[in-house]
Amino acid sequence: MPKIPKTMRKNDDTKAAGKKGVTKKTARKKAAPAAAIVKAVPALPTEPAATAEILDRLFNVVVSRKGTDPAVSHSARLLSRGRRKIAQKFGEEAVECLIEAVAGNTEELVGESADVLYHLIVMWVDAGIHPSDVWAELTRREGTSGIAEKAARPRDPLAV
Ligand SMILES: N=c1c2ncn([C@@H]3O[C@H](COP(=O)(O)OP(=O)(O)OP(=O)(O)O)[C@@H](O)[C@H]3O)c2ncn1[C@@H]1O[C@H](COP(=O)(O)O)[C@@H](O)[C@H]1O
Repeated sequence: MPKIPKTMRKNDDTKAAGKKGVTKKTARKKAAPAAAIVKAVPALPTEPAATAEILDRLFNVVVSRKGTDPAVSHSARLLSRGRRKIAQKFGEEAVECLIEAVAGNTEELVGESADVLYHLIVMWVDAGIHPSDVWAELTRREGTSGIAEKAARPRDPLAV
């Protein structure tokens, strides 16, 4: 068990002893055990947080796989097979995703969504698109309802 510094022990005793009817002796008994004090220190994160920032990290990984050994990297293999194959794989994953959505399979939908995002990123890498281009477009659209956007579109004069 790690040693608790003397000053820390003293402070705990003093705080508890400050309460009415608590002697220094009972306060020492009531003071938090050393293990509890140690546990109260928040642990340093060992893994990155599961947030949308993974998309930027994944993009960088896929970029770094470009031109590497297709036998070792799935991204390298996909990129070496060309745009049509990449687009086809993205389409397949999107269809699998919508099948799970329609079937109401929530857990499977999560997995298929991750497949879609991975294959979309491979498609961006192949097409020379940076995620920040897409984030900028989403930010530009932020706050504008699709209903309002559609209504503001110029009308086709030939439409009946
Ligand atoms: N997120 C993914 C990810 N999602 C799905 N996949 C792979 O995508 C493949 C899809 O399987 P399919 O059988 O549908 O595809 P396929 O083998 O091309 O099949 P064919 O159409 O050719 O028959 C599987 O091998 C999955 O493991 C992924 N492969 C990699 N990543 C990420 O990409 C990073 C880099 O991976 P590598 O490029 O392999 O080093 C990894 O660390 C991961 O973070």
